[in-house]
Amino acid sequence: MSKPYKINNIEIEINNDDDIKSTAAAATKKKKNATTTKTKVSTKTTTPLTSLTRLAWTLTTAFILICILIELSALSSSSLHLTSATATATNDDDDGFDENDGEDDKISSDKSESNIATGTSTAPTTTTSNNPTLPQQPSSSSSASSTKDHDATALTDSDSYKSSFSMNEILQLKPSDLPPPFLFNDFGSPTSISIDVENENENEIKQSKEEEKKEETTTTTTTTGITKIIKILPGSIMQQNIAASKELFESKLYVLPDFMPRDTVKEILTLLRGHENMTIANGYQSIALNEDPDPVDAMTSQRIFLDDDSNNRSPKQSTIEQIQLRQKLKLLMDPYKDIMTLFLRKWYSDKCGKDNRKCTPCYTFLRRYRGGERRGNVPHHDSMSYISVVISLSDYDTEYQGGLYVSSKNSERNYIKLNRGDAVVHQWDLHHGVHVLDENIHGDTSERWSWIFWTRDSDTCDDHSKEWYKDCADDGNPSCMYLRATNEGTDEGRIKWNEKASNAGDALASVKLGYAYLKLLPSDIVSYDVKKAESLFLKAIRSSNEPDGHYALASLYLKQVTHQIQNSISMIKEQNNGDDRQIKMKIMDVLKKGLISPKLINAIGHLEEAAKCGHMFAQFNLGIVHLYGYGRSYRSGDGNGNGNTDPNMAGMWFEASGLPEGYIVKSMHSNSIGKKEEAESFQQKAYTLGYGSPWRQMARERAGSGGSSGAKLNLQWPPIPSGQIPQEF
Ligand SMILES: O=C(O)CCC(=O)C(=O)O
Ligand SMILES: [Fe+2]
Repeated sequence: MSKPYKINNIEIEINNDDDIKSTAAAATKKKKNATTTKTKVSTKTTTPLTSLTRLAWTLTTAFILICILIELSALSSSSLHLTSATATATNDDDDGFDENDGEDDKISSDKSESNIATGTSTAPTTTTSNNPTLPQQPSSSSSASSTKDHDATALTDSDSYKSSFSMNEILQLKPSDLPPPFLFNDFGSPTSISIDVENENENEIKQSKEEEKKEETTTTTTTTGITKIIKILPGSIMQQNIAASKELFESKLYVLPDFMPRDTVKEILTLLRGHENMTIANGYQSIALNEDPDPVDAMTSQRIFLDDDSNNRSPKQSTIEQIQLRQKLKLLMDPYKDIMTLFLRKWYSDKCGKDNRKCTPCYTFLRRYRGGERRGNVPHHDSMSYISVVISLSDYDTEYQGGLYVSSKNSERNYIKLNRGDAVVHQWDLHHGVHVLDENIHGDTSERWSWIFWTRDSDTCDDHSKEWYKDCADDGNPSCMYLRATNEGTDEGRIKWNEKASNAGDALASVKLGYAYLKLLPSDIVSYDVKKAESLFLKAIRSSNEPDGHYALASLYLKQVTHQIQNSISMIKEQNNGDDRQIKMKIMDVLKKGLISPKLINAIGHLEEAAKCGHMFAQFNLGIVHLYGYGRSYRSGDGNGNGNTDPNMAGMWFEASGLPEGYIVKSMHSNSIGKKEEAESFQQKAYTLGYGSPWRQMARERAGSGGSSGAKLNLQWPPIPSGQIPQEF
């Protein structure tokens, strides 16, 4: 229920009791600080009627009332270092089966590796925007040759990989400007292989054979058993590299069209959501998905493991109904898991077809993506899965748009058009991620289900991953070097391999090293060095337009602007000894200039570049930019600084971020403009994704932006002329 709430004489409306508590706590804390203040610059708290809506929105979201510039000298440079040190201490990723996935403590138990190594291993960039690809997407992305060309051109094209910005270049970008998904279409000639299905599977396969006959016969019976013909569309994509590199590495992927019959998919979907038809199911799901935080992005994981109960971390999973439901699913799905296993062992026979090192699915699970809820999976390597399989249970266009993409680097995405029953098979070296657009082609909420296998090159699921990256790292493959760093047991080893990867052109390795130099990732062997960090972030941008590089640079510049402002204020106070009026005027002047200082403008430019690539933290912070008026010349307007903000644009970016924090602020916006129903819906989305849960904030600190675990959502924005600073989430 909506309740009015008063903080520091400002009445705001908040929908949720928890919010009230946390807001009140924040206000009390800030108030405490304020009482110790010697010099105060008062903030207007009166509300001119003409801009009531805007102010309500601003205040509801900006309710941090550092209305008063407090004891600014206390916020000295040492506090900046302290922040870094604290961040370092909390940056403690899990390491897991997936490079970006830390749920499996059994598999990788060494949490002490969670510094620069696991930070690195935790996977490149973040997903999520309405339309996430870059404007400069290559025209024919994914073939080895076309991507090669693209890289070479882009590296010499300073306009497309920008590293500095002027005032007239920023603030125009809207989520709707981001281009639609670019489809991967560079497949080689189709081929097929036949699989002799073992007798033990015969009955189940026979059953599926009957279903397939209705569509297209891909199964034939022989005297010895059943032969299944598997159609294969081979594809490949360049790996991240430096243009100057002599040797170029590529990753392969194979699409198996119609691997699973549509009728079987229908039955599975009916079990999963009550009806195979998405519109009729209307978002309902009959299976309880895991509600634990996904270690990659610290949002509710929304998946369900089919094989091993210990991986299902939602208490609801233990109900009899849920267990029975999973058994029914397994009955339908296991035959296809078996066929896939036979296929993998034959197709990759040279790699994992022999002895006790046969390809074995060790984890299989379902993921659900839905517009307005979990929409994706940040770009990553499945660094702990020798071969991965994704089987789509949803149709492209009619049920979802976007979905699984492959990429050479985090700033580009090539989506694979997958329909119900289509499978994709790839090895750990393929860089990929998922982003489902909010709407399908009919303009309804998108929904995509996928069935994923993570396999190992071991009959008994032993972890041999250390072997996978070793030789190719020695051979100079940047992705292998980057992944190898995650397997190193010492700080020296991790730094060494990240440095090698960075030098060989792996942009994320550069960003990780940059964070290490800022002491935002723990490392004993690199010392605090801002210049070095900045040059590493720039290197990542120049080589790959790395979104996490842009974000890291924005974050560094904002810290520097804030620090500069704090220093100026300290000086003003010293030089105007006790003359409150003078002090107030001069401080106001400093804050106005701060809004448009070149570094701040640059920071916004970098946030926009990162946002174009789907960087969720950057998109959220663009919401902050438009809500508080950063990057715009201060116009006194109604006396409150209103008039140089754009709350609607802010709302769009908060929503586009797809973050629970973005949804909660969007909900406040909707509330403030009287759209109660919309407000409730966004609030619900925020909670579904983990907002207000006991784990979200801490898990987010560990996960960072997904791409980089040194990244923080709360950037150090300087105070605006009214004295406010954005609320921290
Ligand atoms: O859902 C998908 O299509 C892929 C998910 C994925 O990449 C993963 O879970 O590692
Ligand atoms: Fe993956």
